[in-house]
Amino acid sequence: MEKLLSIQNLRKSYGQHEVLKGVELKIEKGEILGFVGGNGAGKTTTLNCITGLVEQDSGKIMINNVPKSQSLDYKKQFYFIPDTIHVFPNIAAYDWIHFVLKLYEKTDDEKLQSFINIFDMEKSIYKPIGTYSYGMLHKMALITAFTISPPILIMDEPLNGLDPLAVVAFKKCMKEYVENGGTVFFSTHLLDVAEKICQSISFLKDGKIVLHERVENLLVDGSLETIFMEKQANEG
Ligand SMILES: Nc1ncnc2c1ncn2[C@@H]1O[C@H](COP(=O)(O)OP(=O)(O)OP(=O)(O)O)[C@@H](O)[C@H]1O
Repeated sequence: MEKLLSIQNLRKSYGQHEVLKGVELKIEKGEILGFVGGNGAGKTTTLNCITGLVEQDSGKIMINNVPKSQSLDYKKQFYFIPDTIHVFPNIAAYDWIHFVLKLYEKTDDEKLQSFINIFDMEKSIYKPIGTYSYGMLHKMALITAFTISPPILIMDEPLNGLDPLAVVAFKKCMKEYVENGGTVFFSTHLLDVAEKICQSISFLKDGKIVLHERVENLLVDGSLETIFMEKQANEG
């Protein structure tokens, strides 16, 4: 299988606190990979290193054969939805989305409108972002992401704050995106959801990946919840 994202020996410390101690990860093209681990394990730090919000101390990261050092080209390979979305509050969501689409050279109004409809945002898309709830901000980011349809979509706990209708829309859009050649990497604590929508799971503990396996192989030994509990308790 073709590797879409690869991470070699990723290390990151905050002061004396060594958070990432040599993370190794490969994501195949067309895969939905769930990133799990306890609170403070370093999932967000890993995603921030991949997406350039944080500079790693060492390690090599490539997306679609483009190294992170090739900044502009590299940034066009992914779209990142962080857990906390910071955008200028006075801009209308529609204008902000257009601005981002231009950066990615992906201005397709028809496609954009279809995702606005799918996420039920027709009435609020022209309102200032500062008036948005947490869930609405995430819907705006998902509309942007699926309209851009980059080689890989990276998300930090994307299901947080979504109402049940938005969760259904999210799953539908993600399925279509992957069927059309997209790849997804997202962190989550919702193991029952991960079990249903991910092809593979990576488990981060003590600064390293302690498990990377296809979901169908993991489920032979029980639910993801059981496996999570065992890994959290046993592995060093
Ligand atoms: N900017 C920072 N400065 C200092 N320490 C930080 C910083 N960001 C994160 N950390 C620490 O790094 C560790 C990993 O944090 P991170 O947010 O990456 O974990 P996580 O796996 O995403 O956690 P959660 O599941 O709770 O969201 C934690 O101990 C956290 O306190």
